[in-house]
Amino acid sequence: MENGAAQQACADGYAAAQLFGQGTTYTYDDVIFLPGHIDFAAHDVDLSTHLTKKIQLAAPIVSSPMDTVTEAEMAIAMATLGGLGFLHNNMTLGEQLSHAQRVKRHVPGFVLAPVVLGPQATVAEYDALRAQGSAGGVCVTDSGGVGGRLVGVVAGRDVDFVADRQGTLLREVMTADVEAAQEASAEEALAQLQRSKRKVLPIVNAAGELVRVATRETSLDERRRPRLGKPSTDAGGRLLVGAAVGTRDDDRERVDALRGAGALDVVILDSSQGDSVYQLQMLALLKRAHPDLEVVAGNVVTGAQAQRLAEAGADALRVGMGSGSICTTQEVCAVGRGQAAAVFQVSRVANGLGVPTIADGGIQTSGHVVKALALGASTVMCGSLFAGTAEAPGKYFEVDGVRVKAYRGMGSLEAMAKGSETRYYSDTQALKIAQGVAGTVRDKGSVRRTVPYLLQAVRQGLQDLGARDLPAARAALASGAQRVEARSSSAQAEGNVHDMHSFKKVRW
Ligand SMILES: NC(=O)C1=CN([C@@H]2O[C@H](COP(=O)(O)OP(=O)(O)OC[C@H]3O[C@@H](n4cnc5c(N)ncnc54)[C@H](O)[C@@H]3O)[C@@H](O)[C@H]2O)C=CC1
Ligand SMILES: O=c1[nH]c(=O)c2[nH+]cn([C@@H]3O[C@H](COP(=O)(O)O)[C@@H](O)[C@H]3O)c2[nH]1
Ligand SMILES: [K+]
Repeated sequence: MENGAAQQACADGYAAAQLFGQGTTYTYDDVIFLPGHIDFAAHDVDLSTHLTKKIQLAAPIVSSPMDTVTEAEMAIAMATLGGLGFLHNNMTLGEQLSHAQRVKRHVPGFVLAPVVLGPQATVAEYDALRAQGSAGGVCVTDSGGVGGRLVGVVAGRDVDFVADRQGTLLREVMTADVEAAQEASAEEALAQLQRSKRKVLPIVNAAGELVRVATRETSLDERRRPRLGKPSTDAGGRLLVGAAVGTRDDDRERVDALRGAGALDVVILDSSQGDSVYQLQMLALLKRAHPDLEVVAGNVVTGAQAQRLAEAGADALRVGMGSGSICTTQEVCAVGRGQAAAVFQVSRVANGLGVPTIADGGIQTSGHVVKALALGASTVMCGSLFAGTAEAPGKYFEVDGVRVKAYRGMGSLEAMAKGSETRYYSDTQALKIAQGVAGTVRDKGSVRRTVPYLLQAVRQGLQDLGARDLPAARAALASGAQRVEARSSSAQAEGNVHDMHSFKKVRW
């Protein structure tokens, strides 16, 4: 028998279209993929993808526009890792703009938010910074901030023996003869720090003004970081940044302002139900006003919703209704879909129209990422996976001895109270209905550590499927060559750890 015919005779399992066409809605955990043939190494799997029609990413992962997930620091980390962060919009336009500009100004390998003081600051002020853990070597500029003329650097040894901490000014103790570099790259900065054996290297422009700061710590950190592929950057080499907006009149002004400042590459029309006249109108207006801006519409979970928004010009579709860890939409509104079914059905239609999809919500493991991508999504969007990381907004605190950060739905009463109530609380609507919960998640460390491991696990999953890259996975799905099955509840139990007296799940 020929190879193809032999394969056909042995084929079992179902094509995805068969499985998802039977009247049951399926979540990621409800389905399992049958393995394919491997003729390449896991590290050869190429995860590069399209976020939107025009934007390509090296890593198929983005952070959710939620006020406990994505502000500047997360967006910087995600873009540096080859993904992208979407700034939330539960803040004023001025705040959102300032976060977007911070992302655009950041150069990977340098200090995220350098601590800078003025020459008139006291040693006591320096001490206060050191107590917060943020000082080592502090740059001193005439303005007391980045952009001012560099006049000195203060380190521990300059102030260790100062008795009058309140009365001594930094200009009296700082090292004024500073070794600085002019517009150095991250590699050049590291080399210079190595040569000089110093801890801090200020980077200045031709006028001697402080532009950014390299430290031994951040430079080494950058070098130790596993290489994932290239950071996500625009034509000018600046990190890519996205932002969420609503569909009200003032949201158009938000987009105009962000775009006008050159601080917006892609915008998400943020809604639980994107198949509305509001989104169609907003899409049309934005496409007319900013033809080069990539616009993500959604959320959607059906082929019909996808078709309407794709035909209206959406550059990508965000998929998911009620699947998020903090979502109560399905419970409150009785509308939504199992996330595996939603990703498959929306991607089938959207991909056919040349529109990439973003699988949003419900991602708990690397296996869920593999499933989302193998079901046709081009990227995954994560909230809970990234909440509780060092880069997420908010401070850590302790609950029953566990270090946690807050994580909440954007439709929770708490988040609405902060400012998003206009979306739920239109003029005629007097009652607020929560569609999400507020709570905490454990400290998860840095996304800079989590994401590389997560993506390596995804590469291994795609290798098991026999898919060298995402287009190959999508082609196998569309042709029916990729076989899939539903898991009974005992199959799910069997697929998890069982019959152990005790164990610790260490993922990486
Ligand atoms: N993915 C999901 O399953 C869910 C996500 N969420 C998140 O919660 C947040 C809020 O979501 P939504 O409540 O769906 O926000 P939304 O802004 O789309 O809708 C809020 C209310 O305002 C109405 N509305 C929107 N634009 C309007 C306009 N121009 N004129 C008049 N009325 C208008 C909508 O029809 C709706 O009743 C988002 O961050 C969303 O991502 C909330 C629930 C579910
Ligand atoms: O029903 C909801 N009520 C909410 O208050 C809410 N807030 C966010 N989201 C959606 O959940 C996604 C994040 O989900 P995960 O934590 O599972 O990654 C996000 O990306 C959103 O799509 C909400 N859904
Ligand atoms: K849920």
